[in-house]
Amino acid sequence: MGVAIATDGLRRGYRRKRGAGEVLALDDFSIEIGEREIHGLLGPNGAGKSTLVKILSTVLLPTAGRAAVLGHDVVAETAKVRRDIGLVLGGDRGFYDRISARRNLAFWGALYRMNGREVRRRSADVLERVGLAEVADRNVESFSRGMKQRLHLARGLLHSPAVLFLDEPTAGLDPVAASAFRRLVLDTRAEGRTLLLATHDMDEAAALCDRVTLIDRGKRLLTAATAEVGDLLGNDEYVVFAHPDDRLAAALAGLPCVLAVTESNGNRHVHVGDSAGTATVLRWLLDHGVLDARRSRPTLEEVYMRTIGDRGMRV
Ligand SMILES: Nc1ncnc2c1ncn2[C@@H]1O[C@H](COP(=O)(O)OP(=O)(O)OP(=O)(O)O)[C@@H](O)[C@H]1O
Repeated sequence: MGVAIATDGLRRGYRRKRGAGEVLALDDFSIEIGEREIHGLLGPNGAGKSTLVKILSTVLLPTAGRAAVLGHDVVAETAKVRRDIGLVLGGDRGFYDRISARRNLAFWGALYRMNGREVRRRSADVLERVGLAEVADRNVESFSRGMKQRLHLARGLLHSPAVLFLDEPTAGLDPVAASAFRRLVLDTRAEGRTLLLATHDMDEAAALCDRVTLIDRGKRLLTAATAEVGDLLGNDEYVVFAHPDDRLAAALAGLPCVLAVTESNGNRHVHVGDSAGTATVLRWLLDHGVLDARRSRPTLEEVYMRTIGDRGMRV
């Protein structure tokens, strides 16, 4: 598998107002992302995710270092990079509300220098793919958030780019719309594209990404296969069970082998240091009538919380 995206020592500073120094949004950031990979970029607010996506999509210049997409330098070969990439942003940005979805795409097609016939053919194709064919002639202002997000994806795919950047694509979507959107994202990978997905949503990253990178204060903290990310926490194990009783969780937290008890999505996660601790906790839970407890490796969210810490709570 070839390399689709490569950065080497990438650095980007922003000058603060009134001569108060510089913010380093990216600091010696190096990474390689393979062709056909879905790569997740995770980090708290201000970590540098959007800055990286902007540099890779030729919207912003780096202060130092190099970045290339499909072997083309993002500074020296902007036109070639733009031909190969699509950008999918989240939120309401980026469309003319008072014209139809189809006319919005025609506008973008002209920016990509596609000819009229090609734009009509590709627009019909991508609108169909994202499930908007029947509403293609309605003004975008009448679209729900989920429909607008699918239109963002249609726009990103219009010129059939090999590499797609998605920046918070499901922010603000309800769970059904987000899940429909994720299925579309997986379809685009099945067509052979490479995807870089900046997100705050751990479940989304775990469900979609082959590998993930954690970034904080402009630095790359780790890159790992999503399925193996739990191994980064060494021998740590978790016992997971669903039980509403806070007193039971508090009693459990008092056991010497238990490091912490947290709650997520209605489940209790008991953090233990090793497999002996896991056995003790499973026995204790059985004795207290909890039958659904199971052993688990640290999840992506737990690795994120342990690596980035409390600041990650503010995402
Ligand atoms: N135009 C700008 N001028 C000055 N500082 C900026 C500018 N854009 C970004 N920054 C700063 O650079 C750092 C990285 O910002 P960036 O938007 O890349 O982070 P992010 O990880 O995308 O955050 P979020 O999750 O909130 O979108 C932050 O400290 C931010 O305040």
